[in-house]
Amino acid sequence: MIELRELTKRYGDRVAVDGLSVRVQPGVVTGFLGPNGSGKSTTMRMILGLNAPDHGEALIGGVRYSDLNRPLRTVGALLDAGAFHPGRSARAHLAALAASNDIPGSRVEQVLRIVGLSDAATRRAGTYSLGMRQRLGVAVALLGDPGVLLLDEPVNGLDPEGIRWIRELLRGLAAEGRTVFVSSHLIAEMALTADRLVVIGRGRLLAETTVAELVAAGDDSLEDAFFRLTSQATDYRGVGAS
Ligand SMILES: Nc1ncnc2c1ncn2[C@@H]1O[C@H](COP(=O)(O)OP(=O)(O)OP(=O)(O)O)[C@@H](O)[C@H]1O
Repeated sequence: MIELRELTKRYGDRVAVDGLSVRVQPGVVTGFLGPNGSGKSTTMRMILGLNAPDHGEALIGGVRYSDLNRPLRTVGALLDAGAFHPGRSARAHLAALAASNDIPGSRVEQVLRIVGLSDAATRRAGTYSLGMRQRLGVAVALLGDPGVLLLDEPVNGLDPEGIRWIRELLRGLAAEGRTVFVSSHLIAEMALTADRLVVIGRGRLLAETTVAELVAAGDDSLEDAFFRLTSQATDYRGVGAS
């Protein structure tokens, strides 16, 4: 489980994340929705100890990321699909990570198979398409067989096959009892992928509910529900969008 307690982050006089308290449960896919700049990435970075909160805390299984013994074995993350050494092969990249995290080398071949990169494993990551880089990022997240997965916009730039692949993978990982927390701009995609939703606007919690309950609240679609919830929480919406 991921637990956020009054999580708060300021950049100068702008509050990026504002007293966010949420529990993300295991066994289901939880979608993390919010307009651009609402604080999703900042929240994920704080969960992963990459940004320090100004107030509150983020706990993974009751423990802060910085206090985890073997972080890759507890939580896997996909934040930036481009972040690989372009001259290294996928296999070399995964093998180096496994070695430095006490993960058996045999796990490298397993995750390559799971993400469908076995045949391309010796190619330099710099030659990979966006979809292949995304798959390599997922392989890194799965390397330690973690019980908690955090993915920031995993379907960005993917083709329909890649989107379906991510959707089925995430649902399968949740069905195994893992905690899966995934941010996205694609509301229709979240309707297909997520069981629960956390919606934020200007860093604040707007809704924490199931997809079914949110749509049942009198809206025609999840998209309508999203616009209703976030209508007061963006700085930039034009007249045609709500
Ligand atoms: N390093 C930083 N320095 C200053 N301001 C920042 C920094 N990182 C984020 N912000 C600001 O914090 C707010 C939240 O940004 P964040 O990237 O977390 O939102 P987001 O919901 O992930 O947005 P998007 O959907 O566009 O990716 C924004 O106003 C952003 O400009």
